[in-house]
Amino acid sequence: MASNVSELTTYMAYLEGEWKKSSSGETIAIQSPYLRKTIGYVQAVTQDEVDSAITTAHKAQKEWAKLSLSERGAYLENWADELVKSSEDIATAVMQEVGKGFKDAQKEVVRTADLIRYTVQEALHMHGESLKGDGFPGGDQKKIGIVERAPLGVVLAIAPFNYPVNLAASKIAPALMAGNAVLFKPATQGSISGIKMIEALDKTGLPKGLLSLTTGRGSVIGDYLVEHKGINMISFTGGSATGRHLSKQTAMIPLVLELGGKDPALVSDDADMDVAVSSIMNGAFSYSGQRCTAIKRVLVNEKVADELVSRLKTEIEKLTVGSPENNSTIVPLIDDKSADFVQGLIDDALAKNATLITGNKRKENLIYPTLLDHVTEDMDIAWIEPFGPVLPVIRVKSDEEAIEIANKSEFGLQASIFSQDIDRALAVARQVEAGTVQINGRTERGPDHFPFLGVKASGMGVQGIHNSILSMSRERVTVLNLK
Ligand SMILES: NC(=O)C1=CN([C@@H]2O[C@H](COP(=O)(O)OP(=O)(O)OC[C@H]3O[C@@H](n4cnc5c(N)ncnc54)[C@H](OP(=O)(O)O)[C@@H]3O)[C@@H](O)[C@H]2O)C=CC1
Ligand SMILES: O=C(O)[C@H](O)COP(=O)(O)O
Repeated sequence: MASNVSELTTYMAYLEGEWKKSSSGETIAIQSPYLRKTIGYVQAVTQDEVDSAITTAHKAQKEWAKLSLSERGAYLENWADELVKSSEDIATAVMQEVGKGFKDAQKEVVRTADLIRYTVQEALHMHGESLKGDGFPGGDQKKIGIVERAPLGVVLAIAPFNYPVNLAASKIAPALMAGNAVLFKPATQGSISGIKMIEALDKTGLPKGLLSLTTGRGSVIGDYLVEHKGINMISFTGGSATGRHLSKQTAMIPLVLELGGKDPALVSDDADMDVAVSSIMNGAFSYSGQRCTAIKRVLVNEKVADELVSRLKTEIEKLTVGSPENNSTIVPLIDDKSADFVQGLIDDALAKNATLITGNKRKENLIYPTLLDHVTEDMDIAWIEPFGPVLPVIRVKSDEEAIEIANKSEFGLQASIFSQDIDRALAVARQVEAGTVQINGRTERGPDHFPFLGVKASGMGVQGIHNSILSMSRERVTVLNLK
């Protein structure tokens, strides 16, 4: 299989350990968001192919689970090495396919190799426990409970477009280390990157059939995958609407959902402005705001609002705008529909009298970084996740008001609090409804061994390396009843 996305390639699906054309005879054209042309084709896999991949995965899983942890780990260590060896090629695919700056795409690949290696080490060092029967009233010393972790079977890993390598591997690696087989459904826009990542895994000689990669539009094969009786656990990262849909489709299947966010930055009147400005800039605008953990609203105390807005304006106007090939911070959004959506939010805010500080300029799907001040609660941008480079500023009178508006959101992924008074910051942090609160730093998922979770519409269950291994395995309890 050719591996240079600059040649127009039809990529194969990875089914039961073989690179195959789908029997559907159909392919999906992948458009580059900034080259604005087709860069390759991927297979539209059929339901029969899904059935067959899942049947084979169950057989392969039984053998895989018999391997020792270090034997499983050796495959994954090799995978990490292969990813690093191919990092330039994979990063080029990520750049061309999802429009991420080349350097950031390379960082994503290297971060993924680190994540895989850490996952191996974590799995090697996770221990079960033994329980004494006489620890409970009336219990007997001769009863000993042994608690081990057992795999679940076949894990369905569904990834979004924005971190097509890292957010896929953060599901695949723990699933494999826990002794499971995997069915991997990449985001359609992200499939070429996903395929290249699996090419690297295939090079390790992974047992055939243990992992299959089923490309195809979520709207076409998504429900079939999710409702399949052969799937034993689903790990999904993507939008809240899709996640909500999935949670309705599944029943009695363990499900981890990492969904959208509307992460607020709460800037108090005693904030270190240098820290607040640099964290908000980086948090809100890197990769054009196409991060679930991007800062998506600022709730600033009115005493320092003028200074913050003026400093943000200065920094925004310095941002590089253009092509991911030049490592611009602001790059074209994933597609025209997304850019129309972001523009709609800007237009709505301006129609309702938000103050445009800078931005509101557009070339096709390239939206220039936009700062809106005096945003009020009747504006859609106050509540809706744009997934683009637009930052609304809401002025507040007190910490209490900031907390109240922060918590009115349906989302609860992360939040940032900026204050030089650690007692005050901690008091606010404990009242904000979010999976993680960052004090004096930007909202972000990494480092990848930290627990990562969203509350409310931002998710269900916990990721992060340790927690992903836990969610992809179950307790197996064996009780010894000695004579
Ligand atoms: N909390 C977190 O950890 C993260 C959350 N996100 C969120 O993801 C969103 C952006 O990613 P995006 O890719 O657009 O999200 P989507 O929800 O559109 O897609 C995510 C994945 O779900 C698939 N899918 C679509 N419909 C179905 C279905 N019915 N059944 C099963 N799978 C389906 C998609 O396939 P296809 O591409 O073929 O449609 C894709 O693989 C943002 O809201 C962002 O906040 C992103 C990263 C991290
Ligand atoms: O979309 C996402 O955004 C990622 O999970 C964010 O990862 P990061 O915060 O580490 O960039």
